[in-house]
Amino acid sequence: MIYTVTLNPALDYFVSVESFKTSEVNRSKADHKAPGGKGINVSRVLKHMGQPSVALGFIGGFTGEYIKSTVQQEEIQTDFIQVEGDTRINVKIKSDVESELNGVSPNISSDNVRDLEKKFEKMVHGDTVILSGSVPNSLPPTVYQHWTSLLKKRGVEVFIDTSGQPLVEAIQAKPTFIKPNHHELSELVGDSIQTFEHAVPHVQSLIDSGIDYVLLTFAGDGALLATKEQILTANTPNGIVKNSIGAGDSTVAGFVSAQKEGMELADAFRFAIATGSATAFSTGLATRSKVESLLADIQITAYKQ
Ligand SMILES: Nc1ncnc2c1ncn2[C@@H]1O[C@H](COP(=O)(O)OP(=O)(O)OP(=O)(O)O)[C@@H](O)[C@H]1O
Ligand SMILES: O=P(O)(O)OC[C@@]1(O)O[C@H](CO)[C@@H](O)[C@@H]1O
Repeated sequence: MIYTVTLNPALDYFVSVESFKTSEVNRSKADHKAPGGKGINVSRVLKHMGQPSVALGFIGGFTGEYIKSTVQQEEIQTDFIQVEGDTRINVKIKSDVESELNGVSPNISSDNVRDLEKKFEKMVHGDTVILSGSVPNSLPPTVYQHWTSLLKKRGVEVFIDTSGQPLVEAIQAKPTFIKPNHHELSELVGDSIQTFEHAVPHVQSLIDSGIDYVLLTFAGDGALLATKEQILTANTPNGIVKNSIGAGDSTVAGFVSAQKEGMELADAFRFAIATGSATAFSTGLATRSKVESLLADIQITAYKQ
């Protein structure tokens, strides 16, 4: 089974504003809500790709209820832990540029953590766990590292999509897969990564440390996938970007989905990039037909040192 873990879900509130101005009353011309948080997005895109998953994580209050009921209506299995306090609301403003205001997590107690860890104890070889998004302030930044070690000992594949200190800590436990964007890699290695050439030595040392897959994305400027055996690069297809929120989560879902379908590495990489771009080119999250329409526009090439 595939499990997604969202420690810090969110009700995403999207507003479109003609020309957003600070220090003024701005009125939106359109808005909509969606259940969010990185792992939840991964579960939703997996569902669109035809892959079942179980969404785990912490939810609370009316916002938590909204997330749970919406995700369940989409026929995604959930096994959330109920916490005190309300799940945050993240505001996504689309104007001349995209701006985001992400809220803080409600408090997560040690009992809440124990309840989640009990669920990990039932996971077995062949399962995949995707640990995605920010870590609430009430938890240590080492949680992903701790759970990666614990899950790997159980034979579970661990995919991590996070940033900052939780990513620094998590890579010590050698997860199966990480998906930094070039800004996150730059922060991780203390260097400003702008090109594939510049990224390769850093990506190579992550692979040498024992991570199986590093998928590095550069938004609309391509991506690079490294394993112990090979380094591949991809272009991103051209299109009109309608919403880049959740594009990275879609890339992760695309890769996992392709692997579960048994695709070869290059095809799985192409599928992952198509899924990320399908979300970027849509108002909601990627659909399977949109992904398939983009596959032919993505060329995968072996990287030459
Ligand atoms: N301008 C774009 N054109 C085409 N595809 C895009 C564009 N921006 C993002 N994507 C798609 O989304 C994927 C992830 O983008 P990005 O590198 O911005 O990751 P991210 O920062 O994790 O994403 P997110 O915006 O969800 O946080 C890219 O690999 C690509 O497939
Ligand atoms: O604050 P975090 O956990 O880093 O990111 C949360 C978030 O911005 O990520 C998703 C898009 O990737 C959104 O659904 C959600 O609001």
